[in-house]
Amino acid sequence: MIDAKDWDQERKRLKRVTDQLRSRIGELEPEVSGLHDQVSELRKRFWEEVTVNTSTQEDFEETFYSIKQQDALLSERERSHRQRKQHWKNLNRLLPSPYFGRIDFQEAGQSADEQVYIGVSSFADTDGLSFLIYDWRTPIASLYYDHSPGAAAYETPGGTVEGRMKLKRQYQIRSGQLQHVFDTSLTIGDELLQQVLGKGADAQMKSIVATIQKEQNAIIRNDSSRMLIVQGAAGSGKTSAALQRVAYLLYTHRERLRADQIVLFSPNPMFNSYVSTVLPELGEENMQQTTFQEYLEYGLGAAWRLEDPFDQIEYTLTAESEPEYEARLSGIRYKASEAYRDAIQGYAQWLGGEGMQFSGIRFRGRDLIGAGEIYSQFYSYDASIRLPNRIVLLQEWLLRSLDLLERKEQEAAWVQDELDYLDTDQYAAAYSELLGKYQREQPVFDFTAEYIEAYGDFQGEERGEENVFDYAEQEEELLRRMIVKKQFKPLRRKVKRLKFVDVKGLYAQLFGEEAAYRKMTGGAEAPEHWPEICRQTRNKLDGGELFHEDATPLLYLKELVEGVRTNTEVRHVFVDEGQDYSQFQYEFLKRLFPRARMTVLGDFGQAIFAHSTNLHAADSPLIRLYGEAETSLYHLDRSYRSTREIVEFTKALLPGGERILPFERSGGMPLLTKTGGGGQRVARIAADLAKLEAEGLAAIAVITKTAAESREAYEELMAQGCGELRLVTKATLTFEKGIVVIPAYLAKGIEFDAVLIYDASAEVYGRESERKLFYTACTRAMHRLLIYTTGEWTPYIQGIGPDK
Ligand SMILES: Nc1ncnc2c1ncn2[C@@H]1O[C@H](COP(=O)(O)OP(=O)(O)OP(=O)(O)O)[C@@H](O)[C@H]1O
Repeated sequence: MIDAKDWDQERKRLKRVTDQLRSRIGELEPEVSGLHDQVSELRKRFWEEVTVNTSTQEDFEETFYSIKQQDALLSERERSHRQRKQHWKNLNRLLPSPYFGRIDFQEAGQSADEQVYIGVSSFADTDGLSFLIYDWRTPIASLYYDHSPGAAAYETPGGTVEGRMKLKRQYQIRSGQLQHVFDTSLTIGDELLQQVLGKGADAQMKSIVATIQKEQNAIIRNDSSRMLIVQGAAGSGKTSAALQRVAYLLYTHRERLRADQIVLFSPNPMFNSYVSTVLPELGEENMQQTTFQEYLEYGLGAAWRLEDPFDQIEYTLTAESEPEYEARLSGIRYKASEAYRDAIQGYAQWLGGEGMQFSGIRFRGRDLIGAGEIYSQFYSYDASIRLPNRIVLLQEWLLRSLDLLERKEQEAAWVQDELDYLDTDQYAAAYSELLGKYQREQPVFDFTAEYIEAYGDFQGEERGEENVFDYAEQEEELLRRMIVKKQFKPLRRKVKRLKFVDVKGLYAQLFGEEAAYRKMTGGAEAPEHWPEICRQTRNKLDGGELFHEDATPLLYLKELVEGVRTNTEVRHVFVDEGQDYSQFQYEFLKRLFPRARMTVLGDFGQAIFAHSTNLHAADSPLIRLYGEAETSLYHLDRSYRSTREIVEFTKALLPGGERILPFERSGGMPLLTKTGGGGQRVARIAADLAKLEAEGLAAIAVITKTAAESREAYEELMAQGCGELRLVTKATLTFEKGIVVIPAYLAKGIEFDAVLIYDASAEVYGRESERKLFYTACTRAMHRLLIYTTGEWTPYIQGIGPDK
């Protein structure tokens, strides 16, 4: 704490700043609302102000420019309105707690110190020259995060600024009142951090700008790497760093970067809602959020039923006793591997010479253009032309062939039949449709002049009069064309959408004899259980379904053949829980967003999928993605989420002695409870839930291994009289406080005041492969961790905790 004189000065300064903020808000208020009225008024009068006259070329031009002028005026007013409104909002956001930090910095060569107060947004004095508050993202504010008092330096676009930091101070200000002031000589005040971390969980993540740690700041402000990888322990602030990084980027590149040019890939849809308030809290718009599954669904289209990653993990966790289990697991691992990626690339090369699969163009139950004919045409093109380019040539050829066939088809008997069945109304409708078409697309008909004349005669006359039927022949031809054209339209659409490429057949072809596989892929070795893998994969494909592990490789193959889709708008891609993505998926993201930088955050200790990627090992495929020179790798070892006791306990769950440091915050020891059978465990859990709630803990999770176990836990706890439970499933979209029952894999990335592990018996968590899932579950706890069993404890905790 500081002395009374300093306190008084700080209090007075706070009052001065708050008064200025208030008065600026007051000044802006009428302007902000006035501007809004002006803009809406202008919008309303938009067409009144422009004279629309298109009779002559001159009039037309005048109208055009008058519209343009009005439009520019409106845009300018709107832009200015947006900016002022944003400024006004920022000031309002500052008002309850204008700043959280201060540094006094004396730049080398200068005699005076500068007092730099830091808050969530900048605020300048009325003269506009001196800053009363600096935005936390300004270059000078990085001093606050990176240095203790003493020699210090910060980077600016113009170079490094060196000097001495004389003072570093932290504030807690609530509702405009100074509550605490701490001077600190260490990294950012443990006191403040202690207070922040000691609080209960929220239904939504909070911003951490007041207490960003030095190593987090480095991640947030890294502006040079193409690929930034963060391997961080559970609770070390990876997601937090990612979100503040988005805010930093949006601020630093505000002239060029929009929020919708940043995409965050999240582990599940509920996570989206969990993190959605951080950026608005910082005065920024949210970036785009999606899941990889959404991308796959978009890329593969509605033709497939895709298994999602959660069903896949449920299978790996529950189907151990099924006979095909080992083969499926081997398939999951193989299909996510670089070896398989290479095999698919080899396969695409082989397809350059033979083996393409096409679907014939079928019409009224017959092959209009057979698959064989398409195949021959495809391989008639020069073999040096890339596959996607040959597909384009083929597409053009097919469209031309359809033109010819369409003309021929007009003479077919079925067309005559359709004509005979057209009744009077249909004739009339067809007529006006034809006319409408003519007016829209002049080149469609080649004898339109006569047709228009015919139509002119037709108007006002009764059908059947002589002059109309002078054109009967032409009319019939037009109608024939129209009938056939209508029927050919879907064929054309299919060709345009490359539906003649039999992607399913192409993928299925891989899953046959081992020798054939080797030949087609240029020598790839088939994995263990290959025949069974083939059987399973083909079975699924036959039913129009795809295993989750097949979706990415299939899309990869499809794009090798048909050409790659890219999004050149996006500048930054963030991948949270990055260990859960396979090499394939990273390849995709790289190709899909060729102009984007990538930030991948993850924890190999929480790698719960069979296809997980190690983010940081020397041979990590992720480092190879853009190459070492363009990649920065960061480690976050300190865990902020959980108490020291919980961190010590969970750390011991991981083999290999990971380096995980607890933040010094104490709480109770994890509580391990062994009960007798016959419902005693559930009764005990119900009683503990009631106690925890009575203690005031607001976010509590009963974490299970699988969805089935969650349902069981939910029902049993309800039967015990726990009224306010919420069962979370993969379909749950929002995260809410209260007591939830949730499978471990859906609790990823989220935290709770208290976590109760529903069943930690050796029976449930017996396999080595599930150790990380158990670790993930336990590390969701901030303040309390309670673990239950009726039988023998899971081997992961034997020897760690007391057996109660
Ligand atoms: N510098 C910080 N100041 C205050 N709180 C922090 C800081 N860093 C992290 N935290 C808090 O620690 C908790 C964990 O952070 P976060 O969820 O970002 O970690 P994570 O590494 O993504 O965790 P996990 O991998 O387990 O999902 C959050 O409550 C976050 O607010």
